[in-house]
Amino acid sequence: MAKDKRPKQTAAPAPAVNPGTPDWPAFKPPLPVVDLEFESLVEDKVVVLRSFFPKNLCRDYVSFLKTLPLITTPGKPKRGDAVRVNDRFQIQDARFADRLWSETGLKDAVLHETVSHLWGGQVIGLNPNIRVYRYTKGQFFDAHYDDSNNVSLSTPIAPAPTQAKTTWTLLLYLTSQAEGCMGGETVFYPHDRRLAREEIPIAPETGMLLLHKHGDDCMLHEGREVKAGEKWVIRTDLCVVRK
Ligand SMILES: O=C(O)CCC(=O)C(=O)O
Ligand SMILES: [Fe+2]
Repeated sequence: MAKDKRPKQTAAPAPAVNPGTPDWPAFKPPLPVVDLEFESLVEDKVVVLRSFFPKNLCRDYVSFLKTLPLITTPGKPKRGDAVRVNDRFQIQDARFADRLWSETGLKDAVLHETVSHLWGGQVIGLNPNIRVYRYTKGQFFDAHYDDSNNVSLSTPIAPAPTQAKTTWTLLLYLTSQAEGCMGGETVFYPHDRRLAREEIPIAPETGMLLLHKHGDDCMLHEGREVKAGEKWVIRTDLCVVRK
């Protein structure tokens, strides 16, 4: 058979970094800096890792995040959406999601046998949809539920996209009272009503990572008004294989 002399059709290599992708600071010092063991705040619904980011890394991140083009949300939400008044930056960044997952100790902590039953399936990484929030004085996120979303995940280890869904919200607090941020608690309402006597307020702690269950089992929650200073949060989600 005659050899095909036509040049091979080779696809242009995908850009290593999408245009507009932030040049996120390195995780310095190398993470983790503490033993990462989840502490349960609400049984099977809310867990935290304190000091997930050390303070100086939070400071480096906040300085960097300030340079991003944050957009202040319009006051009037789309129908069905919660009122959210904050400054926000959003990017699809699979590489950063993967760094946060596998270069910080988070992956090992999440997959540890003591907690692996919580996540609603086999966790394969974090949602590439990365959101950065800054709340200044007077800003807040009104009470709402977080939805589960379908995502297609490719990781350096499994480059073929895997169909996944989000099951838990991840919030990483970069500031707290220690930096002059007053208020801004994330408040959970376990009985679907906003009663003061039932509320579970969680004050931001610099470097604390919080995970809460979302989708059908999501608790009603809000980001309470910031009274002074700035609350900075990075938000993504845990993703499990979709069956
Ligand atoms: O900022 C907070 O404390 C809550 C954020 C939140 O509820 C969300 O991102 O869905
Ligand atoms: Fe939420």
